[in-house]
Parts: sequence; C-alpha cells; structure tokens
Amino acid sequence: MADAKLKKAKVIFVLGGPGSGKGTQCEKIVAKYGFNHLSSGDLLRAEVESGSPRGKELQAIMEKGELVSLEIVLALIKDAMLKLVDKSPYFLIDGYPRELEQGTRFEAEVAGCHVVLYFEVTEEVMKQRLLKRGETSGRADDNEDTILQRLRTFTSKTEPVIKHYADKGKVIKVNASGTIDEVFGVVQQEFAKREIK
Ligand SMILES: Nc1nc2c(ncn2[C@@H]2O[C@H](COP(=O)(O)OP(=O)(O)OP(=O)(O)O)[C@@H](O)[C@H]2O)c(=O)[nH]1
Ligand SMILES: Nc1ccn([C@@H]2O[C@H](COP(=O)(O)OP(=O)(O)O)[C@@H](O)[C@H]2O)c(=O)n1
Ligand SMILES: [Mg+2]
Repeated sequence: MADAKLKKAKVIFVLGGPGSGKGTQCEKIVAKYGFNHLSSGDLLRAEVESGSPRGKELQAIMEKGELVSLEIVLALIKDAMLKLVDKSPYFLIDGYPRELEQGTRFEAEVAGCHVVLYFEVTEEVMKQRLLKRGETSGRADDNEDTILQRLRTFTSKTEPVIKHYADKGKVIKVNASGTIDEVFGVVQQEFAKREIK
C-alpha cells in the first residue's frame, strides 16, 4: 500500500543502459540540488555484502546480468525512501524500473512518477566505459560476458519502460556521450525547463 508519508514525494526515475552514467550524474545532481538518491543496484549490492542467504541468491542473479525479483527491489527502495522523505521531496531512483511491471507496481504501491531522466548512449560506448570501470571497481558484473548480458537485458526489458513513459510525455532524453560536465549541463537545462529545483 502507498504510505501517506510518501504522498509528497517527487520521483525521478533515472534510466539508461549499464555504464550510461546514471550513478555519475546522480552524484552531481545531489551535490547541486540536494535531492535524495537511491540506486537500486547499490541497495542490492549492500544486501549481497550483508552475507545473508538472500544476498547469496541475489549475487548469482546479478552475476548473470539478469533481473532480481520485483518484490525484493521494491521493498528495499520503499524502506529507504521512508527514511529519507523528510530531507527532500525529490528522489532520484537510479536504475529502476528495469521492466514495465516494476514501474506499475511502484506507482501503485510507493509513489507516482514525476519524470524519467533517460541517458542515451551507444552500446559500444557503454561497453568501453564498463570495461574501464572494471579495472578498478571490483564489481563482479563488470566483465565482458556479464556486460553483454546486461546490455541485452536493457534492450529487451528496460527500453519498453522508457517507451511507456515517453508515450506519457514524461521522458527527458539526454545524450550521454559527451564529457561528464557536458552531460550535467544538459541535465540542468532540462530541469530548469520543468521547474525541477
Ligand atoms: N566520458 C564520459 N564518461 C562517463 C560519463 N558518465 C560516466 N562515465 C564513466 O562511465 C563509467 C560508468 O558510469 P556510472 O555512473 O557508474 O554508470 P551507471 O549508469 O551508474 O552504470 P551501472 O551502475 O552499471 O548501471 C564510469 O567509469 C564513469 O567514470 C560521461 O558523461 N562521459
Ligand atoms: N532494479 C534493479 C536494479 C538492479 N538489478 C540487478 O543488479 C545489477 C546491477 O545493477 P546496476 O543498476 O548497478 O547496474 P547496470 O546493470 O545498470 O549496469 C543488474 O544487472 C541486475 O542484475 C535488478 O535486478 N533490478
Ligand atoms: Mg550505477
């Protein structure tokens, strides 16, 4: 059930393929605007780190580049949102929804979607960025095989989500192939147009 405390939440879903720069841009947005930032991937990795039996299951799915069950991610995000809602009404929900049902369930049980911030970049660029990140990230999924599977999962499951929200006029599409500061410049212009501040 939707929680009354989350009624005032303004939710920005941050989407883009693996390595498109969601996490990087979210950090810049947080620094300038003070919004709350929740990365569904980070929440899942924290659960894996905890070493719980559930964490072990999650790890296996993430190493295959597949999607973990909707119930788990949704519960993690909702709990985290309840703890933050007094800080700022704006929430950057990074890496979620990854499939249509994640979006509809979130909107029914947590809060409505204000806009979707979509970082668009070619697969080749995403792959190169992730291989580079993999040299130091320690992320089990930053290897060539898993990257290819993550790209496939993005195309088959997440692109339809972007189309769904685009049809509702809710998508801010940003070309994410430039430098970090160029991309952030565009984000700021787009936020200004929509009075997101
Ligand atoms: N050139 C360039 N590199 C970027 C940009 N944004 C991110 N990167 C690099 O690309 C890599 C991936 O960026 P992340 O922010 O981790 O991407 P993400 O979309 O959160 O990726 P996942 O967590 O795998 O979903 C990092 O090594 C960044 O340094 C950008 O705008 N331009
Ligand atoms: N909403 C989500 C977010 C992440 N995940 C899992 O967590 C992994 C890492 O997510 P992430 O957002 O950090 O990274 P990318 O897959 O976007 O590169 C994904 O490949 C999925 O296995 C998921 O199943 N559902
Ligand atoms: Mg990320």
